[in-house]
Amino acid sequence: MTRAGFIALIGEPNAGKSTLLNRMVGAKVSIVTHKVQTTRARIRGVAIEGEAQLVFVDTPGLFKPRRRLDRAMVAAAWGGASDADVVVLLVEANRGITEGVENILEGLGDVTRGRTVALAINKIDRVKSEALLGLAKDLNEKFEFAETFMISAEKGHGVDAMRQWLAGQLPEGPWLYPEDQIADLPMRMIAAEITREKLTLRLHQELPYQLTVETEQWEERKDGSARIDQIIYVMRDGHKGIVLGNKGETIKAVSKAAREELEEFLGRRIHLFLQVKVRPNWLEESERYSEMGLDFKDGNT
Ligand SMILES: Nc1nc2c(ncn2[C@@H]2O[C@H](COP(=O)(O)OP(=O)(O)OP(=O)(O)O)[C@@H](O)[C@H]2O)c(=O)[nH]1
Repeated sequence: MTRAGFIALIGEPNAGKSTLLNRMVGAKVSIVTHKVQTTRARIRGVAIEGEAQLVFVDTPGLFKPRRRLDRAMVAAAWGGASDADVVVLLVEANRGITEGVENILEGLGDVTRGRTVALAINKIDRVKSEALLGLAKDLNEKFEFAETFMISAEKGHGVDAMRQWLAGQLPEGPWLYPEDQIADLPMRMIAAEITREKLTLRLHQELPYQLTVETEQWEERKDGSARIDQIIYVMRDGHKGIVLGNKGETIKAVSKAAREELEEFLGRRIHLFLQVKVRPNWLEESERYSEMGLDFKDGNT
């Protein structure tokens, strides 16, 4: 029986989320650059464990928001946590229960209601084992974690056991990604995210709520350039007009801006082709996946 689901890694900045993710996922899908990982892509990687597919979603660092942008980032982080099937809170062994950790623990129950939440005490290579037990006890008194792991993401201690446990927590069901798509997933996803970002910048409030961008095709060309075909899916005919703009000027501007950024990011020439399509009959599931930046292809388009 296959299993698949989303796992959110949360924790204070510097807790070791990226390091753990790279350990969990391995080399196969960790080609996404750090910049993009932390600012854009919400899906950080896909790991396979036995018959389970683990999709890791990213959340920006959780901290006390001061500026408006910070608040938006924190809201996004909590959004990711509440969408996930399993949430893993990373706490630094050497720092213990900081004010930031307290803040996270306070909000944790509200956003993860009904979801499995595990605790991972990271950087255990930096402290003595006696201290660890005390910390684990204190944290478990503050929140009811389904499981507690003591790990060193950097050295790899405890990571395999944690991945196995996570796999067992995911719902039974088909994999979210076909195996052959996993390898180039990050690039396709980043490309889609870039276009989506340009649409957001251009349309502001006009941006249709339900809008997804999917990279349909990625063709490497002999001259070193690449052709990328993307489809912008909207829910209604009216939305299509908004995205196209008067005489197609919106889509043209978006396409130009996205292409330029892609060229800069990939360091080569890109031919970007955008198409707008109406896809009214989404399954509820597909909405969930597309919110998380996942392509959803099941023939229901
Ligand atoms: N000693 C030790 N250092 C670790 C361990 N895991 C991560 N680190 C270090 O901690 C620092 C932060 O790790 P990251 O993985 O970048 O942390 P992050 O949570 O992704 O940070 P943000 O992107 O700021 O949210 C890096 O210098 C890592 O090398 C560990 O198990 N032991």
